[in-house]
Amino acid sequence: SVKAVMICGENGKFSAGADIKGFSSPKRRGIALGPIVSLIERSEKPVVAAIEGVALGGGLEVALGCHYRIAHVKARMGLPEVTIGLLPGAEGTQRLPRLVGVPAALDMITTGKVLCLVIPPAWPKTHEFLLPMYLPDVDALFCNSIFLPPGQPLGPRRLSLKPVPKLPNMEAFLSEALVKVKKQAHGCLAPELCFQAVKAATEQPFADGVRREQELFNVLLTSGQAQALQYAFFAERAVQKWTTPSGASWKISDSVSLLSLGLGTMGRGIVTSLVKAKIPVVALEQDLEYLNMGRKAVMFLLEREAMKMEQGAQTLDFHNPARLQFTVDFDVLRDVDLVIEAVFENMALKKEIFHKLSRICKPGAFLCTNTSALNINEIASATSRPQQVIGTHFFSPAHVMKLLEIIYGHHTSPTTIATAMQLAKVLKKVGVVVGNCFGFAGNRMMFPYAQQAVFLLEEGSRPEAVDQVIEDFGFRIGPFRMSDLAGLDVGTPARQRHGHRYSPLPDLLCENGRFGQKTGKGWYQYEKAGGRTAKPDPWLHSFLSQYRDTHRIKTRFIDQEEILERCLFSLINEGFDILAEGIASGPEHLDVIYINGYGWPKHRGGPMFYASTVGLSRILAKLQKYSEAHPDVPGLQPSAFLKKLVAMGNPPLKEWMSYLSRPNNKL
Ligand SMILES: CCC/C=C/C(=O)SCCNC(=O)CCNC(=O)[C@H](O)C(C)(C)COP(=O)([O-])OP(=O)([O-])OC[C@H]1O[C@@H](n2cnc3c(N)ncnc32)[C@H](O)[C@@H]1OP(=O)([O-])[O-]
Repeated sequence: SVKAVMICGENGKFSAGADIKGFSSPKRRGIALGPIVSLIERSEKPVVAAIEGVALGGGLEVALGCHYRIAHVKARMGLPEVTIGLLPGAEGTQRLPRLVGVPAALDMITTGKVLCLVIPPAWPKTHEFLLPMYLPDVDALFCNSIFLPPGQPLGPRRLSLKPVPKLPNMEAFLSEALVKVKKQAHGCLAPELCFQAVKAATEQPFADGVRREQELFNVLLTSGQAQALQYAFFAERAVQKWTTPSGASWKISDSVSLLSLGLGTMGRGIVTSLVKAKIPVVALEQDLEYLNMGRKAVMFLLEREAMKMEQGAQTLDFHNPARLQFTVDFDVLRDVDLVIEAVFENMALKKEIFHKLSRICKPGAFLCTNTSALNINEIASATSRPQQVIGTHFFSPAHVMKLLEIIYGHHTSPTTIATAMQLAKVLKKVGVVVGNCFGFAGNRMMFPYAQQAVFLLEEGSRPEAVDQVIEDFGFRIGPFRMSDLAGLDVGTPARQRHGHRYSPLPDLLCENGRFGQKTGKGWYQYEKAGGRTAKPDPWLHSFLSQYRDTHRIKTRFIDQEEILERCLFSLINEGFDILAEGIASGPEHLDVIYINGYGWPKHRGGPMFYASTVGLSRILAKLQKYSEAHPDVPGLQPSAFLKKLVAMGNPPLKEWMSYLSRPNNKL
């Protein structure tokens, strides 16, 4: 007597898809969702998916098996399996192209993007609650009446029976799409295998396509990359669950006003990200000329951001002085709730500013400093409220990069830390709390890596060889291309001497006017000053040979394995010291920092996860070998904590912290 079946979710959500934890649990591998979706589709009674909130992954695949889909106007849909190293393995790669066509399906499946409904303006706004599902770029096939016409045959409603819509130039389209997918994958397997599965839908009948989808799914499931990406998914959520023992928190709401001090590169990006997050902001500069320059740059960035958004300009409302104000008047400091200082990296200047802030700001105001290495305690000592001082290390460009490293000082209160974490959340960034030390967690690990890269040049390698190895590993950009991009004159403290091996190479390049892209020459040559295309430079090669001759350094061939290991293992080694000192609360924290702030390839799970996959004993053995060859390089001497873990039998990553004998941080 049942006329139709409706599948819906609960609590305003349809489904977030399969339980991601299940993929790594051997017990659950036997469950296959695809046949269940097929069963739904074969039903003789009409089945309707009623979608509210999210319909993701396996959830959306269930909806694709239904005969009708209706959705709430605010529903969000996507197949994000690719982001966790998989493909939509419940027949989604075969059904979606049949529904929305190959270009839209490929885009959704290979990027994992989550789409909001786009309601065609012509649609009557009679029923704001449930509307037929309609996605951008999708033809009218999606727009079915929400009323099921009685006696309508279900055959045409079964997606598996429909042909994949033809394209006049399918072959050319697919080869172009493959090039694009490969270019964006940076060594990650899943996007290409997602592509192959959709391609199968264009070439084979449904059942064969499903078999191909399964084969490809199994390759991914056992690839190791899926495990790394799923680890990263949970690590990102775990590090943001920072709570104080007292449960302290301070919510950033619309009524709170923020002030950004300093409108250099970082300040401009910070103001832009605050405006994007719809937080009222005052931008303060010390000098009218700098203020005007900064204002122009911020407006330019905001215009560009607005263009990327639908109805962006109105939504951001950045011409409204109640939302964004520029001033040189320090008196505005009296009313703000939180200040983010972003002046030059100069301790004396920062202390002077913090002294001033402490005098003028209201007693409850929080004072954040944007610094990449300076001592938070020393900055806080210039104020009468060190408990409200905290480091907020933004990454450049600050309105784009997702990481916010949050550094507590000796006196920073839990409420101040909770506030900075809340700020990260509001800015849609990933906040990671770390302790105070030179370079904090991220840059401190970067120093030995950058140092090894230069030492490798001294010993016989070339910038292009080192960059190639690192980029093949999955980094978007190798250390020398990165150095040219940032500018060689932007201080990397790795060059400081402490009685240990030091390479003057970067300084010598600066003395030769080679500051990187901005001067058209650095570790590479560029087409012009400000050019972006790096070309190997014969000048640099002969300069390196002369340098080696002068210092009587014997040149040798350095293979890819040594390049990779010396750069990455020294970075990882520093990570173990950071954990042992309680600067970071766990290996996941370092991994999340590296994935979101330093371009570490996510499909390798972050440096500490990668170390666990390589095996700690192997890392230790290699570090021992390299430190014997280079006894004057402290970064290669194995960390005591790493040695301890190896001695304890190489425990799994989640147990590492339990091997530290003292509490790992003051929180
Ligand atoms: C053959 C099979 C084919 C099917 C394949 C698939 O479906 S693959 C799957 C394809 N689906 C996806 O890839 C979707 C992945 N999920 C998301 O994109 C987002 O979580 C969200 C948009 C659903 C909610 O965002 P939000 O900012 O509102 O909240 P939030 O992100 O903080 O999460 C809240 C809590 O839920 C947890 N959790 C969430 N989803 C899953 C899951 N699938 N599994 C397990 N757990 C999950 C999350 O860990 C957190 O737990 P905690 O830390 O509280 O213990």
